[in-house]
Amino acid sequence: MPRFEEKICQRDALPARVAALPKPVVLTNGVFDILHRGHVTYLAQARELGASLVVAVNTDASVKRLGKGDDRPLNTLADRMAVLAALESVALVVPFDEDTALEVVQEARPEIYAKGGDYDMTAIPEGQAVLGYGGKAVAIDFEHDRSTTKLLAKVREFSSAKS
Ligand SMILES: Nc1ncnc2c1ncn2[C@@H]1O[C@H](COP(=O)(O)OP(=O)(O)OP(=O)(O)O)[C@@H](O)[C@H]1O
Ligand SMILES: O=P(O)(O)O[C@@H]1O[C@H]([C@H](O)CO)[C@@H](O)[C@H](O)[C@@H]1O
Repeated sequence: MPRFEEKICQRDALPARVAALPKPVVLTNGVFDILHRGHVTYLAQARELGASLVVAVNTDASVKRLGKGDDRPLNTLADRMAVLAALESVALVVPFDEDTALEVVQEARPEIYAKGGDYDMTAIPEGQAVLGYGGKAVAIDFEHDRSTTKLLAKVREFSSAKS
């Protein structure tokens, strides 16, 4: 197993693994299906808000419930977590099967919660929880107009033009 996979953490080990990280800890969550420049820029900026970045990743079943499409996720949870764990900006990766990352936030109690600028921090449960115990919730502006959905649309357009 490559060393970066040691950054992948079982859910029940999360509090202990977070306690061992340099502080302040930043936590974010998401699907991260096809990793793109928007994601890696956003993760690097999230890491810069503190000393360690924890990424909570939706399980395949919880992605299905988000309604992004019947064929999503394209990459399995194990693959999405391994790719994220290989990034320099990321200290720890943990899966979550709930509809939101609220419980992960409550278990990890990060000093900072970060999410892309497409979310209103005061409207989402994760942001509300961190603000509720005196932490910070930061929305990071989109720097690159990229998304997994747009990449997939391009691939589909290309393959239908070829057929
Ligand atoms: N271009 C981008 N710039 C900055 N942050 C982004 C960008 N795209 C996604 N993010 C952030 O990365 C996290 C994971 O995003 P997500 O997996 O939904 O990406 P996506 O590519 O937009 O996916 P999809 O097209 O499937 O919705 C979220 O917090 C989101 O706000
Ligand atoms: O990658 P996405 O679709 O941005 O990730 C979702 O974020 C939601 C957000 O935290 C608001 O609660 C979360 O609920 C959902 O499970 C995905 O992680």
